[in-house]
Amino acid sequence: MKKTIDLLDITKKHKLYTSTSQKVKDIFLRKSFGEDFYALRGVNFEAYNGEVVGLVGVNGAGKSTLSNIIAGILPETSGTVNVKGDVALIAIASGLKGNLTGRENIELKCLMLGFTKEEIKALEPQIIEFAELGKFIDQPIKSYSTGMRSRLGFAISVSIDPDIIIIDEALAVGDKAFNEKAFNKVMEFKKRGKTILFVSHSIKLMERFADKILWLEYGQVKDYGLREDILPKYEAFIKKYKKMSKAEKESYKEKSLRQQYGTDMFAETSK
Ligand SMILES: Nc1ncnc2c1ncn2[C@@H]1O[C@H](COP(=O)(O)OP(=O)(O)OP(=O)(O)O)[C@@H](O)[C@H]1O
Repeated sequence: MKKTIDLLDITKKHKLYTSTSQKVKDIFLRKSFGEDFYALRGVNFEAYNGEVVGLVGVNGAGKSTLSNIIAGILPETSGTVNVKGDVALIAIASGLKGNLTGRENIELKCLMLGFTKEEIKALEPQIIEFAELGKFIDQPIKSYSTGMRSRLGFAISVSIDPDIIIIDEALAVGDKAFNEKAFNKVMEFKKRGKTILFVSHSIKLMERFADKILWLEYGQVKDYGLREDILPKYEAFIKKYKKMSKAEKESYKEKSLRQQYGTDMFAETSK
């Protein structure tokens, strides 16, 4: 098996400001007035060709941040990203332009990916057919439903035949028939040795799709391994988590972050 994704000690840091003046001071005085927040901290992860890896974790765990870093859309703050091949990210808001028609969006996305006009013309019919948009293909996509946009984003991404494909919740909005077609396409990609990263809150989809599970918790890897080893543990956790009150969830988050940052960090920030 060939390693296609290799992430070493990835950190993504954001600055959190409590006021605009803090941000302005930060930019002009080149000193740090904002508070550091780690969307990812020390993440190590590797994936191989022919694998479907499910990315799970509660809201804010860092799933989209990690997906965007692998796709090259977001720069990491530190660490090493090694990705072999072209990556396509399919997300519900996957960079489609609302004022352009479906057809224009296909052309724009393919041009940005380096396809020639002739190659795009050859690809276009199969994208339109896969997306099942019919005459709507010449309408501005701001008139599309979320499901229609998701179908178009999915169709474009699979037609460009990437080596690594990341699906971020995009299958949660389509209709049943389309999701089945999308599932078959993902399985065909897997057979052809591509790596698929699949982000979802659905345990059912994870059971169906994933070979491995990467469980993130507030920016860190909680667990990574074979689906049959990790998913039951995650499912048991999520059942308990869903029953927690808002205050209990907050206190769970604080406890988890305290373990990561150490108690000193919290003493500093609460001053
Ligand atoms: N630009 C930003 N500035 C500050 N914080 C950010 C920024 N982008 C993301 N975050 C924070 O980073 C953390 C991880 O966010 P991310 O969207 O990656 O989580 P997620 O697991 O995909 O969540 P969800 O399941 O809700 O989509 C969150 O606490 C989020 O608020």
